[in-house]
Amino acid sequence: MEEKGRENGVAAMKACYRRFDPAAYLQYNYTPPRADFTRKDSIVPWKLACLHRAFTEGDMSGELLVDIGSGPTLYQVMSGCEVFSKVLLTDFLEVNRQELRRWLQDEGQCSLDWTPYLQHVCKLEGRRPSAWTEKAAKLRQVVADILPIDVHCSQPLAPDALPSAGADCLVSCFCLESVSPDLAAFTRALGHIGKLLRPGGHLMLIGALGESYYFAGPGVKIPVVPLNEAQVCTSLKESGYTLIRLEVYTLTQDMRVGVDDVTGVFFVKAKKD
Ligand SMILES: Nc1ncnc2c1ncn2[C@@H]1O[C@@H](CSCCNC[C@@H]2Cc3ccc([N+](=O)[O-])cc3CN2)[C@@H](O)[C@H]1O
Repeated sequence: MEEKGRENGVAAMKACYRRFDPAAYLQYNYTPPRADFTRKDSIVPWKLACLHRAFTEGDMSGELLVDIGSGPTLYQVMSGCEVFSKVLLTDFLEVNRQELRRWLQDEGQCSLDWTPYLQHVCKLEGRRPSAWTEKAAKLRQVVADILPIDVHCSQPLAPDALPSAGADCLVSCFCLESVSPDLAAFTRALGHIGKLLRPGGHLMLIGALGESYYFAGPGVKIPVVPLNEAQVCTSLKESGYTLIRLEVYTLTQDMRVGVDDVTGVFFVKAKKD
């Protein structure tokens, strides 16, 4: 009976994602005020600073970085692309993989202009903002593929997607808690993606705290399992990770723009045991 319940919960969640609208989602979360590069307290600059520090503090090794549940966004690999020689993007939906492909193949008609993001990360790296064109070229050079993924499968990627040793680093942003019907499913998914990572490899995990729903388009309301910091730490430990650092951003009133009920954002850097 329990197994049937799990399958129903995951199937219901997958049905929600059939109406996911990448352009609306990007508009809701990746434009001002949540992505305002003129403000120190905006969420996206905070996320980019966490990722920049985590990728450049000298403990990274290896070649392969895999982004789990990329969605239609690229910001999460803009620091990692300077550290790893090969990056794989992944998502459950073809519409998101198409959005990523359009930018990577420089075909135009992208739903969001990533230039301010590239310029901001260049600034974090001590480079002049005009180096964003080199960073864009670097990103296009290191991204080797954009693969389908399902974190509810014990083997989330196709069998031959990764080398047998696994990835050297994983990054995943706002995915697991938004695709899991409950905390147990979130923890299981964390375990599934952990199997893609070599022992000693790092996981960078960004996610929502206290979020019970978000809009992925007009009238497209998707349920989210509300997490607190303690649950995130317990799930990491149960899934075979050692926590290196947890940072939390608490949303100010003006960052609450009606597209979700998220109260905070966590950043985790962890290592696979
Ligand atoms: N089974 C699956 N396996 C893997 N990926 C899957 C699966 N199902 C769906 N997906 C894939 O995962 C999805 C990832 S986007 C999930 C959105 N998360 C919630 C949203 C994000 C957000 C962003 C920014 C801020 N902020 O404060 O700045 C707050 C928030 C909170 N609201 C989507 O790409 C889907 O395509």
